[in-house]
Amino acid sequence: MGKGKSKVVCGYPLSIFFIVVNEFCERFSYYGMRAVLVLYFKYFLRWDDDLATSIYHTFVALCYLTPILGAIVADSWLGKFKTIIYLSIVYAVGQVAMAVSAIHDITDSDRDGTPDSMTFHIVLSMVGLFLIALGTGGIKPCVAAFGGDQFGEHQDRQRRTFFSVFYLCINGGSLLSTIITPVLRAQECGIYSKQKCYSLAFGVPAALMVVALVVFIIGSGMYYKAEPQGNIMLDVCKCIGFAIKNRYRHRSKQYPKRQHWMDWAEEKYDKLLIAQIKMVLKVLFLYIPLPMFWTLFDQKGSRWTLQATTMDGNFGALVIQPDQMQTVNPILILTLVPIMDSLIYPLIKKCGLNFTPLKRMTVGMLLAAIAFVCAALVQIQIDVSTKQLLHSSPYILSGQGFIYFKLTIKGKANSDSTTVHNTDKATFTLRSGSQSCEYSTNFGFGSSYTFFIHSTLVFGSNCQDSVTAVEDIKPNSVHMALQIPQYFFITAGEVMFSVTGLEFSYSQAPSNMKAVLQAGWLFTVAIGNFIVLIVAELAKIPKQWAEYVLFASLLVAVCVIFSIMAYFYTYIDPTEIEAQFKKKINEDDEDDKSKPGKAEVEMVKRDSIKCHDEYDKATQTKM
Ligand SMILES: CC(C)C[C@H](N)C(=O)N1CCC[C@H]1C(=O)O
Repeated sequence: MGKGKSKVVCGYPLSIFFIVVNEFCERFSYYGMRAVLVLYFKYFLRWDDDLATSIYHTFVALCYLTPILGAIVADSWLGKFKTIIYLSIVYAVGQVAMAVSAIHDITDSDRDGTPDSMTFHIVLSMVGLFLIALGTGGIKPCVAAFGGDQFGEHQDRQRRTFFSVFYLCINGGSLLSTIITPVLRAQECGIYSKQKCYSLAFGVPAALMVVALVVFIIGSGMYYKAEPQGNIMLDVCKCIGFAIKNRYRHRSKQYPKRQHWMDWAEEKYDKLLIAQIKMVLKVLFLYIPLPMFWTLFDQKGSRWTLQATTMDGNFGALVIQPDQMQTVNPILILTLVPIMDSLIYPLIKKCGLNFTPLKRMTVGMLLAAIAFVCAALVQIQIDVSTKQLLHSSPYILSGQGFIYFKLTIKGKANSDSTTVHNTDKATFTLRSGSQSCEYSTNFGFGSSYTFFIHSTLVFGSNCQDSVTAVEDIKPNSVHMALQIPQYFFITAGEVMFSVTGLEFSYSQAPSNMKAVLQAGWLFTVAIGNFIVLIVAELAKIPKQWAEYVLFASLLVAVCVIFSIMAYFYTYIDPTEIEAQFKKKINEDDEDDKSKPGKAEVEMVKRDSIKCHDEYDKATQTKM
C-alpha cells in the first residue's frame, strides 16, 4: 500500500503517475530552453562568445545551487507540495518572461527587424533566467523526494523502480526538447519583420512548464503530503553549533569522551534530532568526493563536443553536427536504465553478489573513468591523422595571374560564401556585375581549401575549368561514431552512479530532511560544474589526450577514496530509527509521570545510552 489516498495500480500508487509526467514536462521545459540559450545571447542580444558562455554557465550552476533554498523552504516551512506549486509558478513566469524578451517587435519601433532598446530585452531575459533558476532548482529536490514519499515502508522495490522511471522521464523530456527547440528557433517569425523565432523556442518550454504545473495540481487529491516539522534547518544549525560549543567547553581530560561529537548536544537537544543530524552528516560526508564524477560528466558538453568538431560526422543518410552527439547520452539512458533494472542487476543478484547502492556508485565512477580513457584513445587517433597543411597556397601561386579565396568546411548546407556546411557537392556562383557562372565540387568534413580563380576567366562560359581548388587541410578522417564507446561508458556510469545516488539520498535521509539531502546530492552536480569552469581556465596541458588521461586518473583516485569511505558506511533505516526513538520518548514520558522528581542528569545519561543502543541496532549493514 502507498501512503496517500491514491489508488494502487500494479503495486504502485497512482499519484506517482502525475509526478513523473510533471518531471517529464519540467525537464522538457528546462533543457529545451537551455538548448537555444547561448545562441539567443549571441545572435539576439548580440553578446560576444565569452560573455554568452560565462552567463550560460553561471545560470546552469545557479540551477543546481538553488535546490538548497527550495529544500529548506519545503522541509522547514511550506512542505514539499506547496513549495512545488509556488516555485513552479515562479518558474513558469520566468519562462514566459524569456519568451517575451525574445519578441523583437516589442521595441522595434523603426521596424527594421532589430530591437531598438536592447536594455529592455537584456533586463527581461535576466529576470526570466533568475526566476527559472529559482524555480527549476527549487522544485527539483522536492519533486524527487515528494515522489519517494508516496511509497509505504515496505515498498522499497517499487520506490527504486520509481527513481529509475523518474530518471527516464528526465532524459525523455530533455531528449525531445533538445531536438524540437532548435527546430523552432530556426523558424522565422515577427509582426513587422521576420527574424529567427527565439520567442517560439522559449514559448513552447514555457507552455510545457504550465502543463507540468497543471498535471501536478490534477494529482493533488491523491498525494501523501508529509507536514513540515517546524524550522528544522534552523534547529539543525543551532544543535550543531551547541554541540561544537559544548565540546569546546568540556575539552579538558576530566570529562569522559562521548561516542560521537554530536552527542555533546544531548544536554539541550532532543535525542531524535541528534540522531537525525548524525544520519544526514554521515551521508553528506560521503558526498565529498562525488563532484569529481560530474566534473567528467559535464565535459560532454565542452571538451567532447570540441573533439567532435575535428571528426567526420557523415553517417550516410544523416550528417550529425558535433553538438548533436550529446543527444547520445539521453538516448542511451532511455535504453540502459531498463536493461540495468530488468537484466543486469537481477543477474548480478542471481550470481549471489550483493551489489549495494554504494558499490554501484563506485562502479559508476570507474565506468566514467573508462569513458575518459576511450576519449583519450580517440584523441590520439585524431592527432595521428591530424590535418597537415598541404600548401601555403598564396606564396606558391601568387603573382601567377590568380585571385584566390579560402574556404572552410564545417557541416550542413548553407549559402555562406566562405564557410560551407556540407560534406556533399557544393555549388558557388561567381559574379561580376550582371554576369555569372557556377562552380561545383565535393568537399570533405572539416577540410579547408583555397580556390584560385584564373584571371583569364570568361563569364558565361564554364567556370569549372577556370577555378583550381587546392586542399589546405585534409577532411576529418576519424569518424564521429568512434565517440560512441565513450558515450556508452559515461552513460552506463551515470545510470549506476546517478540513478542509484538519487534513491540512496532519499532512503538514507531522516523523514524531515528528505528534500535537504536531495539538495545535497544536486549540490555535488553544481560543484562538478564549477570544477569544469575552473579547469577550463587553468588547464594548460598541451595534449588533449593527456588531459583526458589526467581526468580519468583523478576520478580513479577519488573512486578509491570513496570506496574506502563507503566501506565504513552503515546503511540505516531512518523510519525504524525514528520509530524507536519516538517509542522510547513516549515510554519515558509515561515513566516520568509515574516517578516524579528523578534526577535530571541521571536521566539524560541513561537516555543517551539507550539511544545509542537503538541507533546501533538499526545501523548494521556495511557497504
Ligand atoms: C544531460 C542530459 C540531457 C541529462 C542527464 N543525463 C541527466 O539526467 N542529468 C544530468 C544532471 C542530473 C540529471 C538531471 O536531473 O538532469
